[in-house]
Amino acid sequence: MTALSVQNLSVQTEDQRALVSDVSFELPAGQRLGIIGESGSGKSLTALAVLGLLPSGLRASGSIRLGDTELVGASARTLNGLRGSGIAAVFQEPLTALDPLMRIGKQLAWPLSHHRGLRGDALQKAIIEALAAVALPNPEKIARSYIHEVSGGQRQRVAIALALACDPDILIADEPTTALDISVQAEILNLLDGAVRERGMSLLLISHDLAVVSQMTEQLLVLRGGESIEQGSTRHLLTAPEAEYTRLLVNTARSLEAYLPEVSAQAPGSPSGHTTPLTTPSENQA
Ligand SMILES: Nc1ncnc2c1ncn2[C@@H]1O[C@H](COP(=O)(O)OP(=O)(O)OP(=O)(O)O)[C@@H](O)[C@H]1O
Repeated sequence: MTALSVQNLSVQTEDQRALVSDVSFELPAGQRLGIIGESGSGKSLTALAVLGLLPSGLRASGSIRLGDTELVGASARTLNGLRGSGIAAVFQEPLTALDPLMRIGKQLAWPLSHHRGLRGDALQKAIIEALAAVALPNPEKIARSYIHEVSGGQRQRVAIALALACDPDILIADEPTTALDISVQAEILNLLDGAVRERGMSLLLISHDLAVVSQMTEQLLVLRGGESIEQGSTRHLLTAPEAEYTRLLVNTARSLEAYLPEVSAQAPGSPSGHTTPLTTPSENQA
């Protein structure tokens, strides 16, 4: 079953400039699709179009179907109903989704009460469970905190808890680890990986980092200049890319991976370089 079907999606400015052109992809239920491409290639606009959150002045055309519902041209009411339980998102900068003036527990209370009808003690319990589910230490204390009182990695965990609060069918993660320290990146990817697997969600993961998408996704879509360059299984694109641009991305990522140990070897006593190897989920499990 297809969870999300995007056909001939284009995003244009008011003066008809195409920022995304004729992009199509399908995300089967329970599967993971990565969107990769250089800065400005249209990754975020594609995600925002799917979420119905394009900035004012930009217009989507084509078709975006979430199950049986067409999202292009859908009413604000339809889109609001789908956001949260149908589709939820985590962005690069957790503060995008979080309110600096509201305690973390209160921010979680809204989706939990609105979508799941929880009140009173059941709501309090669900808030603590939602924070514990993203491995936040001392969730009771975190619930009472404001967002500036927790670390960057913890903020992203809170943003993930917020996105997961309504058990969405599809999670869109747009550069979820790009703003984080390298040591925290792997923890957040592990958290997303576990959450997607345990809940049977579909994942649309957007990143400029081929190592990140390749270890998290089964299918890849390569964008450049707002156009689809190539798509297929992650394994196939890593081992036998057909488009010259995909080959360039893969070769660059592989040469960086090969270069890091050399740098470490040349600088004895320096901490060993951390790198995410270019593997696919099935290779990780092997
Ligand atoms: N509100 C806007 N108005 C006009 N152009 C925009 C707007 N938002 C984005 N763009 C342009 O659309 C193109 C695609 O942007 P998008 O943010 O989707 O790229 P991206 O692949 O996500 O890049 P990055 O990795 O840097 O976030 C870019 O050229 C960008 O400058």
